[in-house]
Amino acid sequence: MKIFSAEQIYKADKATLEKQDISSEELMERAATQMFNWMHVRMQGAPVKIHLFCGIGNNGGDGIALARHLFEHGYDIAVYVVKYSDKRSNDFLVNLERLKDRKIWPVFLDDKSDLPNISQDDIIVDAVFGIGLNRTPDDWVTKLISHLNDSKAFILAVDIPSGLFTNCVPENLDSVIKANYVLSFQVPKLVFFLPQTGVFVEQWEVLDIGLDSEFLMKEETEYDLIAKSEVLQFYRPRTKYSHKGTYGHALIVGGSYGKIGAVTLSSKAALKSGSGLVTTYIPECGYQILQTSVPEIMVLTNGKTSLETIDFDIKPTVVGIGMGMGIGERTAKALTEFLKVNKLPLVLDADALNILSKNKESLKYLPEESILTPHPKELERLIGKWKDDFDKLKKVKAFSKKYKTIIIIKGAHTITFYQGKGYINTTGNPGMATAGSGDTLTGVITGLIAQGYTNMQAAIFGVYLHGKSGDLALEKTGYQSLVASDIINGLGQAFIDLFKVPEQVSEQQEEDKKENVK
Ligand SMILES: NC(=O)C1=CN([C@@H]2O[C@H](COP(=O)(O)OP(=O)(O)OC[C@H]3O[C@@H](n4cnc5c(N)ncnc54)[C@H](OP(=O)(O)O)[C@@H]3O)[C@@H](O)[C@H]2O)[C@@H](O)CC1
Ligand SMILES: Nc1ncnc2c1ncn2[C@@H]1O[C@H](COP(=O)(O)OP(=O)(O)O)[C@@H](O)[C@H]1O
Ligand SMILES: [K+]
Repeated sequence: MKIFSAEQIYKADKATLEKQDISSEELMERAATQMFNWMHVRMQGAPVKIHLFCGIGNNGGDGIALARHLFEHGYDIAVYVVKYSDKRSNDFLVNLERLKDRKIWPVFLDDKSDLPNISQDDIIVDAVFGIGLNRTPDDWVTKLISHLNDSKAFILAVDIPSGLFTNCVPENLDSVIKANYVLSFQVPKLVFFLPQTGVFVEQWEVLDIGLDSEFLMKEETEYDLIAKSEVLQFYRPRTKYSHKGTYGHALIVGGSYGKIGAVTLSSKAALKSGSGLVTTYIPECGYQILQTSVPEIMVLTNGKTSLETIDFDIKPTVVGIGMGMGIGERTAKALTEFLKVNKLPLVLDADALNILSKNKESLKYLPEESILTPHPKELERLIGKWKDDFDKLKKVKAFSKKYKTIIIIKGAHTITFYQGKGYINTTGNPGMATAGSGDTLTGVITGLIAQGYTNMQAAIFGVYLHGKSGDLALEKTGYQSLVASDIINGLGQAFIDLFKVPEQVSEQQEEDKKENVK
């Protein structure tokens, strides 16, 4: 699914009005009707007080139109107009008149008004600001927003939580609505998926308001959201007369005394994601551990307790390198010397990244489309400190362009970056914030490249599968007991799940499942 910028959404809006020959007020009515249906199906006329806080732009107009539908179906509503500006959008005014025609008189709030009473059992509809927010709200609006957040009432945000910008992180986080649920028109917004702003969106769902499909299809976006339908197209079926040689040979390099587990996890993950053969290149101290714990894997050794050189006679398809490797002088030198001569596709993780961060000149030896999989701290070592999430994305984009690498920014909603475009993952859960889960990801991606997936496909698909496997494992383990080995063991189910009944876009169901686990 594409993630459009605010400018693109306004363009889509315009294209829709022209192509479908409808007025903007009709489009607003579609949006309001969709929201009403969404609420009505769930509330079934329940006598809960619904407070609708509406701005004076089109987001406010959506809220006012929704209020009319709720009133007509007998809901107990209170409507407030938040007068943060003297301007009024036309469609807001049209809908305000319609509301007044029905003898509903909103409470007009300004900097002198008292804060309204809200009980924690009420529902708040947040239609104060939408994607048109372009400056920090006034102090009194911030106070109102904090008051709504403090009320503990369920907050349903229209399009985007008020106070969130679409292209930067707000300076004052008190000015942002903490939405329990966001009904986002047609497309999700990038800020739903970034750590600093995503926390304001507990759950979200897209409402189809019939924006021009041709425009949506043709328009290129800087970010895509990756779910099952996006990765299914990459899937490479196995053929009847294939043999293990058909599925490549993954070489996993790393490990040091006390950190043989890291390479063990990566190697096993490479195997379990379908690599025909897997060899692990480790110091001698890991030999028995590897051979005993994963008999399917071949082992090469070098150095006693850490790697001293990296050279081998075998001809692997791809190399995954760095897990538990250490950053000792000899090992660092071994990595640099290896990079100078290496021509194989690379997946670099952990200490390989830490060594490169200290020897940035060695980055030039990376083959094009090498995959780097840093966690936040490793990323900071590579690209330097960032001011906020948007600054981070800018820096990653520049880095990935400069070195022609694929960078996977790991975390909740892992983002894979290449050639200026970001692919945002939708699978995974906080249970995966556990030792070794990153090592597992490196193994999965390396295993996919071994089988013939392109580096980009392997990165995007690998991140998806890894997260999906974590989600499936979660159902049996709960958050706290999920460990990296559970992710490896769940990989089979993650592949099988690809061909289960199509996802009925179930962010909601997925969230419910995770809720049940809590
Ligand atoms: N295609 C779609 O998806 C559809 C979208 N629709 C809806 O439209 C919404 C966008 O509406 P919108 O453009 O009118 O902007 P909105 O967010 O209501 O802000 C209003 C104005 O406030 C101003 N302003 C900004 N910041 C401010 C501040 N801090 N303090 C004070 N004032 C401030 C600024 O005006 P300015 O003063 O800068 O001229 C701004 O224009 C969208 O989120 C969705 O709900 C649907 O109706 C149907 C189809
Ligand atoms: N809150 C979270 N939600 C989803 N995925 C997560 C979350 N926290 C961590 N992960 C995933 O777990 C992995 C952690 O990687 P990393 O920190 O490198 O672990 P390690 O170094 O222990 O192997 C990444 O793939 C990351 O995306
Ligand atoms: K809003």
